[in-house]
Amino acid sequence: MSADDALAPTETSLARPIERSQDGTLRLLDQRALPHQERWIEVRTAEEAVAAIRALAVRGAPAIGIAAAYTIALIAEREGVEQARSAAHALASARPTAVNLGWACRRMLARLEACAGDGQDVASALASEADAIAHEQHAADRAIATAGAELVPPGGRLLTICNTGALATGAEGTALAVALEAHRRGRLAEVLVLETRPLLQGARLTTWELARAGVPHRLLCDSAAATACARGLVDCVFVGADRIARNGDVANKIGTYMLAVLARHHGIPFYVAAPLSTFDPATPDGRSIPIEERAPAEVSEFAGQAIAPARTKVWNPAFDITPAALVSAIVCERGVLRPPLATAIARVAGSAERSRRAGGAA
Ligand SMILES: CSC[C@@H](O)[C@@H](O)C(=O)COP(=O)(O)O
Repeated sequence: MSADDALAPTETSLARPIERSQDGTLRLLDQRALPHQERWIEVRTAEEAVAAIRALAVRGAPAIGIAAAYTIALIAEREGVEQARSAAHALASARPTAVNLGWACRRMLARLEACAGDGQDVASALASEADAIAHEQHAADRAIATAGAELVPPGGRLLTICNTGALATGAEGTALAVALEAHRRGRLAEVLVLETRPLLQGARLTTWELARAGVPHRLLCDSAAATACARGLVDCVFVGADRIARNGDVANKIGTYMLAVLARHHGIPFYVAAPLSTFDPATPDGRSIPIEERAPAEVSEFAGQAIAPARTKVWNPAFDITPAALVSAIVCERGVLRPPLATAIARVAGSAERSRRAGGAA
């Protein structure tokens, strides 16, 4: 068995949202069409990749970083070094909150500059770098699943929001990989899936992944979360992250903060599962994390139909900040980080910072 085989997901039920075709084109499973249609889109240019990331055809913090990395490699192969350099800059700012995107682009740029300076074959070096980022995500997801499953009490009911599965990382997932692993070990009773307004990543994607994996689950509207906690239906909350600041504040899908407050009120552990590429030691706290605000129509319309009077003003932040004080633990590939989170993060962030420095500045 090769090293790659050892890292590959063993479950054939796992979705593979990012593929490269023989001609080098990047293929993305269009997550906007799920669960009704498994439709693929082809990406040939940086503009197409930026548009796919912004439209959430590919989404989830690690997955958009990997899609960007493969796009940069593709552009280097097809259009040359200068175009790959400008693609990296354009892709880095396609969405602002998930730090994995900028991290992956900086890492690709650093490899590009190092190879260009040495007169090496930049295109093949960038293809290997993109593969390395994807393979590291497999290893991180496996480690997170293993460590996180231990936190699920036997017979546990796990509440989650958004989609943090294979679709969101290109590997096994983070919080959802914990649920899958707990199920494999026979210690999970069910997953309670929040629908995740307004784009329904929970209702459309997480249920789709859990059904494929044969994991028992029920779908709840977001506003049922408090009642689920009050009725004793939730033993632990597991969520993903788009960025974790130096002090342990966590940016994740809008609605996550609400769950952390609920969990604290009801004495339920609130866990965040994320790879080190989601840690941002350069950002001191949650107030410094840029929060993406998306189109009003995502809230004022449903499936293309207006649900609010014309000209209703809308506020549509895509993410929120959960203060570190509400987080019971963060599960990463280095294990379970317990409070005080700032201290625990400083301990593991050395390695995150080293790989970040290896990535240079975009
Ligand atoms: C492992 S994915 C972690 C996060 O990226 C996820 O929880 C999330 O908030 C995704 O938001 P999205 O807007 O769907 O990209």
